Amino acid sequence: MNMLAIGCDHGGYALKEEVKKHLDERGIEYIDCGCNGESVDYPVIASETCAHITSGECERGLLFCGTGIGISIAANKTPGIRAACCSDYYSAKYTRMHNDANVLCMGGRVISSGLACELVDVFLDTAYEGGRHQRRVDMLTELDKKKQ
Ligand SMILES: O=C(CO)[C@H](O)[C@H](O)COP(=O)(O)O
Repeated sequence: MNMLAIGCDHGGYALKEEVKKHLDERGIEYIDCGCNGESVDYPVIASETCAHITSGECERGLLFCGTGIGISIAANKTPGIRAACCSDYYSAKYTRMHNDANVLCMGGRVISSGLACELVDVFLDTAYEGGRHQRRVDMLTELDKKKQ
């Protein structure tokens, strides 16, 4: 895994810190785009974190807010970002295999740190399947272009 971009609002801060320890143990490098526990607005953090991915500096991203939902909605406003809010193992695996998701979003007020680390592992370690899914991912890219 190449560099990750990670970010959170105050609702996801504690979970992000737990996941950072797990990434450190796995030797995975990341750029932490904040916050540091202070109250912030998740669209700002999502946009700043996703910019590191669309620039090519980072391969994928992890985002955290209270539910994981607001920050995933915000992340998906950036063209080229396919962000998935997940709270179960199957979704975190299949959003890589079928959607080629490049950002995993999780809720610090929803899931435990143990489950979050399991989701991170399967998200980072699962390859995109391509094949029939590429046609659909290409359609997502076209939708991005229409918005620009
Ligand atoms: O989950 C979130 C967005 O989806 C936010 O973390 C949540 O809305 C923040 O709420 P508050 O300002 O009351 O802590």
